[in-house]
Amino acid sequence: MLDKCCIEVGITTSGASVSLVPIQFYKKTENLALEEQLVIIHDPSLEDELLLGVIRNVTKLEPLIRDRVRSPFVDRPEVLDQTILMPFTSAMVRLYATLKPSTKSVLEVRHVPTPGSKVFVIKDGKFLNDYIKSNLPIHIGNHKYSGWSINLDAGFVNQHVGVFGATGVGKSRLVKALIEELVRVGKHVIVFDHSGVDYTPYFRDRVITSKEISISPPTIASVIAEKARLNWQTFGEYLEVAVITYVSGDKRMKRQQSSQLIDPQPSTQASQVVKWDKASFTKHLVDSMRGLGARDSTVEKARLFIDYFIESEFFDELNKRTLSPMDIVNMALKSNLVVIDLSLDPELVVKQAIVADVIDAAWRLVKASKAPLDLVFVIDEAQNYVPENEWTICGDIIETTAREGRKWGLSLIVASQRIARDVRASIRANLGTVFFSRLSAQGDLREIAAYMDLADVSEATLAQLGTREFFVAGLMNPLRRPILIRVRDA
Ligand SMILES: Nc1ncnc2c1ncn2[C@@H]1O[C@H](COP(=O)(O)OP(=O)(O)OP(=O)(O)O)[C@@H](O)[C@H]1O
Repeated sequence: MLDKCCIEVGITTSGASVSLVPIQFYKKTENLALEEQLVIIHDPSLEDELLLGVIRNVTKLEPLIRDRVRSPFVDRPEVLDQTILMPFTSAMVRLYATLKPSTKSVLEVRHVPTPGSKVFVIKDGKFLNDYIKSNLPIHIGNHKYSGWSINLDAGFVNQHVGVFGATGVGKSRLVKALIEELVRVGKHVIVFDHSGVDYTPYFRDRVITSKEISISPPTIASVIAEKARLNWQTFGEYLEVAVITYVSGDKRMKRQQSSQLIDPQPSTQASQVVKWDKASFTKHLVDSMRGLGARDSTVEKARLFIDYFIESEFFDELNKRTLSPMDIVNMALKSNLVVIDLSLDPELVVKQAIVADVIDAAWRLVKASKAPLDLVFVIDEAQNYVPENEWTICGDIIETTAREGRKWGLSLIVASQRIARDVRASIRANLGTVFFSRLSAQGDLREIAAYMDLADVSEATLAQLGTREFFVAGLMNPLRRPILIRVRDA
């Protein structure tokens, strides 16, 4: 097997442990000494065991002109005869697993390879899928060097997924590939497309524009507070009461009574949905606040700020929102995929409100049916929805999903450029799988390492990654430790 798929490149040297094995390369194969190559170590003393690992810390060494040892050649390089030098390449192999050829199975690493064992770089990783299997396999890319199409396990999406990388590295394309694969294996996916350019153009027949989706009264109250810059502590309760009574008919009843005075015809409109309108809502709010005993100055501030900060179109457009968040959830459950194009709602608070209400509808459904749903929410540009140290309308429901969604089959895929700051700590600590590439901030790698085994992947390695190159680490990766993949065409 090794002859067919691998190239012998060197031997192990002394000082190995079960996790790290120093190796040296043969002169003729030094060009294969590349970080993140997959290797097999064959120790003849280990029967029916091959060790699978990854090359890290490739180093060039030379015994005559050594680091930290003064040599006369440094001052007299002209006397240096290149033919007497013996440069060589060494590296560390981070061991990931033991392969058992007789049973085509994978075990943890138990034995330290004997110095002198042969090291093989895997040139064609197809055979690895005979050993490394997943319950619900999906493919979003191949290992950069061996071409191994790693079987990721979609079953672990319910422990949530994070995708992180600097701008332009290909996060959205990776997420797109992930969506396609999840749908292929029967998961139901709702994508919140923040800018309308990352997913909407690719799934045209599954797109709903957010302007069609209604917003629930408590969320409308939050949006009004945010837009009008009315602080929630003082105005939240008044706004909630006013919005709920406005939509639930208190206002409708008043209207009907007054219209009956002019037109005594019995109304057939009793069950009609209330019409939103800035002037009548503001009047209703003022009446309602007065009824609740608010101070004149508080009432006046609410009236003034709503008048100044919220344009009439906001209220007019509430009337056009006819699809309920529950409709969206049901559509996703029936057709497997719904992409919500949020770009026509330019205001962030409204986008957040839609996200909050759709996820909330899914929670209502699981609570009512007491059965898990198998529904995945994709939140790209996560810094707009769950930033650290900043309250957002949808932050709490997303956090609840990260913490408790697993039991109910409610999963998250969050993507953003940064990890810390862009994503609440409680959410990122609940990400079971992380894809990461070149990162835009120092320290972000440490952040991931705090809750995931990164097996010595360094910032220096990340800095060299090109577009579409991502490490996949965590539960969806059957090896659990980072493997460098090149995302497929997406
Ligand atoms: N898997 C892929 N297949 C084809 N092209 C890709 C792939 N990944 C990245 N690209 C190319 O790189 C560009 C940037 O990718 P993408 O928009 O996914 O980056 P991003 O990390 O989401 O960027 P941003 O953070 O700015 O949104 C794409 O427009 C495309 O040209």
